[in-house]
Amino acid sequence: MGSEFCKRILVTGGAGFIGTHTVLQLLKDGFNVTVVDNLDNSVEEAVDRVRILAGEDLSRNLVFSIGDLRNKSDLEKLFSETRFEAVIHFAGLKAVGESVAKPMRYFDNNLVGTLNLYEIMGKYGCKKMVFSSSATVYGQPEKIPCVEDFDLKAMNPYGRTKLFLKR
Ligand SMILES: O=c1ccn([C@@H]2O[C@H](COP(=O)(O)OP(=O)(O)O[C@H]3O[C@H](CO)[C@H](O)[C@H](O)[C@H]3O)[C@@H](O)[C@H]2O)c(=O)[nH]1
Repeated sequence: MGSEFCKRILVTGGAGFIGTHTVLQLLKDGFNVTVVDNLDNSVEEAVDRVRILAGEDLSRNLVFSIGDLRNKSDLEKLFSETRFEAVIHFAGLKAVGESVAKPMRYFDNNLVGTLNLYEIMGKYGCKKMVFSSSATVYGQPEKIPCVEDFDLKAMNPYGRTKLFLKR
């Protein structure tokens, strides 16, 4: 598929664990992909490895941008320069224990970052988002596996950030 005709997807946190796998699959499926990641929990080499796995042709469709969703200017730059068909949103901190010790860090990264993202998406008319939530929104479920209609009762700051954003 010619890259000029492909839809471009913005993957936040695309240098992370689930993000890199998603980016590789998107490239294989013929999408153009822009990754934005602040490298808080990853390294640029992770994106380089995705390029190697995707191969020379497909990796031309991948753009990597170091950026932080808490800086609206980073988001403005991305959205003013490129039209995104959709956003897949993985950027966020995810350690339950750390979130209990440092709740403000989680509110800042996960909530402020995502609210900025929602605002800029609205401004630029980007209406599709896939949000990466967490099983922590179900607290301690009475049985597993969790299903989506279980009661929502997050029990720690990390889970609460995901629950707030889901709603
Ligand atoms: O403010 C931030 C915080 C983190 N990151 C980046 O986001 C990525 C997150 O990837 P991780 O490998 O840390 O996390 P996972 O892919 O394993 O986790 C994914 O699945 C989790 C399920 O609990 C959460 O939904 C989480 O947000 C989502 O990224 C990292 O590259 C990190 O550098 C940012 O860009 N901005």
